[in-house]
Amino acid sequence: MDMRCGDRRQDENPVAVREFELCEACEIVGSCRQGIDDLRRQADGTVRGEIVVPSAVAGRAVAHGGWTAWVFDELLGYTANSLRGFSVTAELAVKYRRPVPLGARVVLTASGRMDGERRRLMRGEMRCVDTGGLLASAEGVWIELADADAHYARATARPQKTSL
Ligand SMILES: CCCCCCCC(=O)SCCNC(=O)CCNC(=O)[C@H](O)C(C)(C)COP(=O)(O)OP(=O)(O)OC[C@H]1O[C@@H](n2cnc3c(N)ncnc32)[C@H](O)[C@@H]1OP(=O)(O)O
Repeated sequence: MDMRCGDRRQDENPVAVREFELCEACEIVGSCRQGIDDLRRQADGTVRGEIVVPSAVAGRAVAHGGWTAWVFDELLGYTANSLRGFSVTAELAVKYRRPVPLGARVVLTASGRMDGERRRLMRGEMRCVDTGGLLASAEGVWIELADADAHYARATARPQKTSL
């Protein structure tokens, strides 16, 4: 299969992702800072969105792997938090199948399920919009915070004698 993505540069005016709660910094600007747009839940329960790969994320001619991981962290995080209360990333594993072309529009899909009281098992894919070819996939674990206020208060407190 030809794995090239169409070179569709459509990065202007991304659609705000309002169907899902965004991370704090993205909520301030009103849309996903990575550029994930048109994120919607499908009839089968999966979540689908799209993103144009910004030229600024070039590693060497194609997208940097860290950018791809960040996109999955956002995508799976939005999806995990749509299942129930607020959760954070505990594990994220990315498989890089093909180089992700700069300027290409790619399709993102995500799904997940509860596993016990606080754990959500999440998975996602990034595919070419034109060919449907798989560029990358990810699996991760999100953990619901027992007390989000206490979690962030601890994390942002001035370091004293750490127990780590
Ligand atoms: C909508 C907005 C989306 C975006 C929001 C932003 C999200 C983020 O960027 S999060 C930032 C990156 N992530 C972090 O900073 C998390 C750092 N890690 C932590 O704070 C902790 O390790 C945390 C909260 C994940 C778990 O700590 P804690 O609550 O003490 O867990 P603990 O009580 O030991 O375990 C709770 C449950 O989770 C499970 N668990 C904990 N860690 C893991 C893991 N890595 N993998 C699998 N399961 C785990 C435990 O087994 C336990 O399960 P069970 O209840 O079935 O026994």
